[in-house]
Amino acid sequence: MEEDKTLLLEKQRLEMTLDNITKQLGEFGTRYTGHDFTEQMLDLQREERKRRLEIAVREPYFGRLDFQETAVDGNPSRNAEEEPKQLYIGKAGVAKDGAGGELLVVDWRAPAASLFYSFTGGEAEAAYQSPDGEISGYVHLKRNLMVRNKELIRLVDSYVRGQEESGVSDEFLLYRLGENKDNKLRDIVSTIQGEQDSIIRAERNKALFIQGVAGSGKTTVALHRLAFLLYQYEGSITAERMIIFAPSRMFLDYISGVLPELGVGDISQTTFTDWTIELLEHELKPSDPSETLAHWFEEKRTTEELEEASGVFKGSLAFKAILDNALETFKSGIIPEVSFVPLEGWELKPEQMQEWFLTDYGEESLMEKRDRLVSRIRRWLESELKARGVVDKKKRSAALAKLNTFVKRIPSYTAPQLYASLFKGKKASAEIPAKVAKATSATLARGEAASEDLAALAYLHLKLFGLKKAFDHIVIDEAQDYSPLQLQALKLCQRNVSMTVLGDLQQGIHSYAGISRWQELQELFDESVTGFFELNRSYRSTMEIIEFANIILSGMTGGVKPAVPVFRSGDPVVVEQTDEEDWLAAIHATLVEWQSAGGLDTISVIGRTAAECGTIYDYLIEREMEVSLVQSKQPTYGGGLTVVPAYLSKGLEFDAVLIADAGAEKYSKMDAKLLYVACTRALHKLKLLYRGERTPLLKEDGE
Ligand SMILES: Nc1ncnc2c1ncn2[C@@H]1O[C@H](COP(=O)(O)OP(=O)(O)OP(=O)(O)O)[C@@H](O)[C@H]1O
Repeated sequence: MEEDKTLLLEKQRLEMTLDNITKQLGEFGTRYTGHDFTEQMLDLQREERKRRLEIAVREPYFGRLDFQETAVDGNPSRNAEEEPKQLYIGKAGVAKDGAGGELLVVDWRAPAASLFYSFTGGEAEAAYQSPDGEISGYVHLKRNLMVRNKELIRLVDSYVRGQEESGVSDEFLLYRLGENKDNKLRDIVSTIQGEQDSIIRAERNKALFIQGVAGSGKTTVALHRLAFLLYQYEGSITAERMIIFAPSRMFLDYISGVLPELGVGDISQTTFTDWTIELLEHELKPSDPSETLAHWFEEKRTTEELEEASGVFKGSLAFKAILDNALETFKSGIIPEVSFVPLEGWELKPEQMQEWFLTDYGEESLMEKRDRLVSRIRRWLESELKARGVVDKKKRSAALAKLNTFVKRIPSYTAPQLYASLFKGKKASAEIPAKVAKATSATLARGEAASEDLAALAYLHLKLFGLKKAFDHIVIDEAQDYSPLQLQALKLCQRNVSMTVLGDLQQGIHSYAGISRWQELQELFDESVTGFFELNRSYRSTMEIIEFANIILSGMTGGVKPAVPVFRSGDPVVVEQTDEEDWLAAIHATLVEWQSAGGLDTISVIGRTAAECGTIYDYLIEREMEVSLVQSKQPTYGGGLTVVPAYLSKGLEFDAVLIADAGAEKYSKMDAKLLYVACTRALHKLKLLYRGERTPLLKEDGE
């Protein structure tokens, strides 16, 4: 009875809220198209409000928190005697009368809403930070409300003050995690967990490093953090000055739904490759990434090869020192050692040029200073010609010809030109191994930049030409694949440090280019501006899958803790041997079985190499299955049934995963991270087939 009444009251509250929002939406007139600036600004504000209402009308709120305020900054609150306030929390805040006043819905990013996420139950006072100081009080109710198509379809009280089991239960979270996934990552505003919330709301001027196990919500949390920063620092931080770096265009497509769902637009989302190539104004084109991937993943590589990879060297601080040296040599060689003598008896001394160069142009970049110096010399000549009354055309052109010759002695570089000079010719650096120098020169000569050269090129470009647009905030996803030099280049893009850098060392499959310890990146920043968070709970997969995947990494060192599952149980993981000749048929049979059982929207067959995936794909196509093959340059991810090489599956997730061949031939002990990545893509179902002997990674004792 009591339950029915609660439901009825909540339904009425929802109806009232929806009516009010619909009424407000109906009051918008046509847009202003005139030239009055104030009117234009007001029109933009109205549009923004309309956008928020349009988000709210779809699903006005997802939670309710009844909070009784007792104190502000330790002093008794004026409202202490009042009844608890009912805060309805949604994706977009809505005021009842449209402009200020009573809030119908509190924005999830508002200070008060933080309690909805951080409250862990219990009768004691709880508190949150607000612009007025710390607000403390009692939580009376925490309620999850699921609204779909304007109907209230589910209501779960996770905390009721005074009731027996007053710990906050995970029922609603489990319900959400049990849902299937499509081809896009989704927002998690209704179920953000406490440890995720503290990252989302962490202060702005920090380089935050987040080590999070597979499925711990790193990508999702980073996107929510951007939405939070825009809300919290409205006016001083803008979406146009935020940027997200992700590993591939396909991954960007996969995450592209989250920010619009959160009502955030205009944030650049790019890959480090695309960004650098644009920075270099397309002077070079990127090498085909599939060549690098094929080199490292299609054939077996040894540990020595990995350790000696030129990418590690080119991303190191030792390499940065070589670049800095080249920049210094360029800088100190800008002023010619001789005087400029345009005509007999006229002289512009190097000391004068040096003084102009060093003192006149403080903040400018090296190349700007160089160009200004050239202009200054030109102006000097013009004024000398005028002062000395030179009208004779011949004399004039002789002086100008001398100027042109002299200017050629003042070096000028683009980043690729300066970079190329390190590997070949008179200025080549002796510290670069001959093999690396030869290969790099050959790539650059083709007009290409290999992925391992991009960081250096970006760094040199920023040092030579400075920054055109500084970023208020930078997000770097899959940062374990970044080199110190890459991060150093991005650091040059900010006036004040504000970065969210996330990744998982256990998924560092590109160790020929990335890092093995977070300190390698952290030490680029002053300790006072760095923060480090760990996310150890995994939300993606069932307990069975996580426990299984943890075995794969059990032999690994590195100090990263194993993933802790949320208590969500599913089917056991299946490991099955198959004969060579039945292998493709076994893959096909599993897929047919899964598809006919239903309930799985996204299924992936994960292969070890692109070649293996091609074979599987052809076989499935011949059997008229609707399937797509994921390849390295693919711009989009379509969902459904896919065949994907393990190294391209990173970041994605599927309702069910079939590892095509987990044989010892395919995954040696060196491939633990790769197999771990592949297995942790699965949400609900995981099966591994293998031919011959099974990989040693799947045995607890590693034998
Ligand atoms: N608090 C949460 N509530 C509901 N779902 C969540 C929560 N946190 C994470 N998830 C879900 O878990 C899955 C994994 O999230 P995400 O891809 O952001 O994790 P990740 O740490 O970046 O993973 P990986 O490193 O394996 O790529 C997603 O489906 C996401 O929606």
